[in-house]
Amino acid sequence: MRGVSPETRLIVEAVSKSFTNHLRGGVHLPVVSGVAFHVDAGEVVVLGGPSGVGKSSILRMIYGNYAAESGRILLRGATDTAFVDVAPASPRRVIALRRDVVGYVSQFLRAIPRVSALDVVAEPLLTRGIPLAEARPRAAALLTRLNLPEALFELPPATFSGGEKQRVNIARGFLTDHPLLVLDEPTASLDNANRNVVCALIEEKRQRGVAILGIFHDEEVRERIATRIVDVSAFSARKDAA
Ligand SMILES: Nc1ncnc2c1ncn2[C@@H]1O[C@H](COP(=O)(O)OP(=O)(O)OP(=O)(O)O)[C@@H](O)[C@H]1O
Repeated sequence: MRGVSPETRLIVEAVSKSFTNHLRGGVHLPVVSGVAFHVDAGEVVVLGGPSGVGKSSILRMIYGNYAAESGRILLRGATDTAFVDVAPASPRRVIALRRDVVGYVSQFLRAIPRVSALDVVAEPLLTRGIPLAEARPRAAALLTRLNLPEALFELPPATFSGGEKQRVNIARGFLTDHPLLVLDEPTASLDNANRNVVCALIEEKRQRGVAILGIFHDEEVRERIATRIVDVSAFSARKDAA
């Protein structure tokens, strides 16, 4: 392992991933191999490279949604001395890491039937023991900052527009104080004004020492927020497979 700084929150080492489609006669699809990079506190590292190269798959492995085939994915909270490897972690360990270390804003909101937008956003605070009377106003303040009309707060997001759902998703991911935040195209379905709000929220997190890793297709956003770009093409397994 390279010389590790106390600021390092994520180390990805020699990670590879391929998919096997069992419904299509076991077709084997290599995606990435030898992925290696790190993210420190106060950095915004952006994954670059063409569509389909494996950017989202890398984020999903870090969040424990996809299993890594080989290599190590080491996470560490701000006050931890030891890293935890997500790759072989048990589901219980992964749940603890998601609560304490790594937050994730996915491309799409997973709407929960009958739960209001405000409660969807407040829920991660409740699971951290913050009382409802404090969690709901904090959720409302962030939704207001993201320009979600107050009339929508008490409605379930299932029928919201794409951009409205995405803002609920962003508020949910940004309300907590995870030391590492993983963002999968959070600005994709937003208008200019809301894109600016999200860039400001990212910058505030970075200044508070959060380590941020994300995918941003919008070049303007990328230039504004990235402190470093990691080109995933360098780890593409496709050229090896050809
Ligand atoms: N669950 C899955 N099952 C099978 N193949 C998958 C799965 N997830 C991703 N893939 C494949 O892995 C490759 C990489 O996908 P991924 O979504 O990681 O790319 P990406 O770089 O994020 O693309 P984009 O920029 O278009 O979002 C693609 O060829 C995709 O079809």
